[in-house]
Amino acid sequence: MTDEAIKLWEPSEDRRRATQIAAFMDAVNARFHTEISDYDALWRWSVDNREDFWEQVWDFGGVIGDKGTGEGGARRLADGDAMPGAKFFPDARVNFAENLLRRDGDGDAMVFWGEDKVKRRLSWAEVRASVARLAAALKADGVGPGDRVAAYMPNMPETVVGMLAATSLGAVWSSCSPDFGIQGVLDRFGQIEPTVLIAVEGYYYAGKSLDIRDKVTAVAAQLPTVKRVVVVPYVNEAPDISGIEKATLWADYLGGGPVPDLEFTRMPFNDPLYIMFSSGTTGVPKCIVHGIGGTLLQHLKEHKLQTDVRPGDRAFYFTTCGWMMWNWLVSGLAAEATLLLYDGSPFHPDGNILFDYADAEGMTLFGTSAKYIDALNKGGMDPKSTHDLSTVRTMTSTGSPLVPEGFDYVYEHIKEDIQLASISGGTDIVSCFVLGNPIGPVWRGEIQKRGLGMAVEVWNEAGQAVVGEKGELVCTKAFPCMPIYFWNDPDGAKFRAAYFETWPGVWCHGDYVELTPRGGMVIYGRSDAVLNPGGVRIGTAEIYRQVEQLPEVLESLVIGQDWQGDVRVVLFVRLAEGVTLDDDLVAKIKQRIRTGATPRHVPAKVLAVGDIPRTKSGKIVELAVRNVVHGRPVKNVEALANPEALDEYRDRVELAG
Ligand SMILES: CC(=O)CC(=O)O
Repeated sequence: MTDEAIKLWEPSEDRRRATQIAAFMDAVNARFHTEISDYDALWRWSVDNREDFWEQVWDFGGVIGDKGTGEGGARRLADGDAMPGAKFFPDARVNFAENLLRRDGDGDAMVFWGEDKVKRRLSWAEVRASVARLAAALKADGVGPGDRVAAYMPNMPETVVGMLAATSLGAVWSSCSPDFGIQGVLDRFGQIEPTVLIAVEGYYYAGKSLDIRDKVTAVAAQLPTVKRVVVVPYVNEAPDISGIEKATLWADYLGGGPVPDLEFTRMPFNDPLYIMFSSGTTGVPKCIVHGIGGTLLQHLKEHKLQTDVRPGDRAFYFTTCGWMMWNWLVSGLAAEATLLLYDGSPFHPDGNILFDYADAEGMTLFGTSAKYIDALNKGGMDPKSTHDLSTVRTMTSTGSPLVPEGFDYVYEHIKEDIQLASISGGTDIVSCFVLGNPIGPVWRGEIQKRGLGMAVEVWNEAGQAVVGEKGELVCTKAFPCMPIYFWNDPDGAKFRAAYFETWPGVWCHGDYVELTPRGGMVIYGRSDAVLNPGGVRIGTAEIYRQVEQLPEVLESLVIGQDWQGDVRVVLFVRLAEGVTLDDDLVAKIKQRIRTGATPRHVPAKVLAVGDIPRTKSGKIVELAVRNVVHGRPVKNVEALANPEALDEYRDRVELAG
């Protein structure tokens, strides 16, 4: 970091004392006779004493289950030095849904807003009853431990109920959002062979209703393992589903009469829970399988200790169920929080809806993306003056690095007294490597801390740990939420190739980052997108950070183009309405980059585009653009939200000379 460290926020002493991480620290000190009094000491203890730490998370998180009784007590970690290969709690048995459904009664378990069209709430008792009914129906259809239940669903209560019902039986859950095309769904679910498919008939986006019955029909017809398609009416109360093979409406499937007993099949801790998919722009998506106990422990830790989600809190994340933040959010039930679900455009109808939701429902955690914060900033929104937001204690941001100016915006225009936690990890670990610390300061432009129990370091090319220098984000010790394996990868070759090829026995995440002297992290972009002009490594976010501060530029994407035996930096910009890319603007962009970064960062070419291609979870796809520019094929365009945007990058005359 070239900037001087600026402290933007710090919790008051009262707030610090009231956090769950403070209570956890007290519990550790009492049990292990330690004298830990700050985050860094707790982190050090957690990575040096992984067995004690993760067992303490189990106990503090009130995990319902059986730790198992190996020789000499419950085994907490077997083959702890093997990565991959280590197994946490190898004899334990747990049920995921049992841990999420620990509450009952009239209080809200979930609130749902489908843009401005639908508002609903479900109590804990209602959710338990629906889960019991659906689980009984799934069981009657033969669904049992290890079987896959797949969902082609919006982020709505029935999706959560579906996951809870499936996992109550020990089945494995996988989901895609309804904006996926037929091929995108088949590329994913075709590999994992689900027994039951749950789907909506339509959904809302940006004020429009979209009918997806044709897509569901085509998907169902091409998934031969699917015995039943359960259709959830969303846009229409009673949709005609006669065209969909093996289809039953949700209410008919759940049935009436007395609610069956809710039963939970306890499964081995390291059995599969979720199958997630890599974004897949480099081939058919990889099917990343996450374990039951590892996901549960990690999410309990991240919610309770790193995000301070408390019983009775009201937790929100802007996500679809095609992104891992959906799985992360839903685990908030285990922390006894109410889930505030939202589906649709975050800007419909007037840009305020998420803040309206926060005020109407007493939101305590406002989870969003850096892109959303940037868009609010560019749009001149000032929620601080239009909304109360007094209940919101924490805001989290992910998806791409949050730039320092994004931090400023949150404190100046959203709320002053808020823990702003930029967080990062991803689908590979269904959680975070680096994230929030509720008892410490927020420094401008920095992710607060490395996650507890995560032996994260930054390594230079020689494999040495460095601080204050850019390098690769690695994790040097096994952790419970590593994937248990990849689907259809019997010898583990794909799994090892994905994370352990650079340094055997060390997880290399593929993020180009810097650990600061304060123990914070700055992310400069994906390692495989690093630009290398003249052999100098430049993270793409270093350029975005500069250029996207200009009011003329809404968004940008940068790549390295192979050129005359070297690499030249090519910057694509999406401009604000009415702005054209003339020589003056190009000069202004270059000047901003030169002064804000270095002359080496200045692009050789700056080109205007109408759109920036992105995945369905909103990540810009630098590698796909790099392939298009070099005339190479782009694999699996189905993973993109706007594949047509790639056309503009093909055969650009400006890049031929
Ligand atoms: C936590 C994350 O890292 C989420 C993401 O960006 O995919």
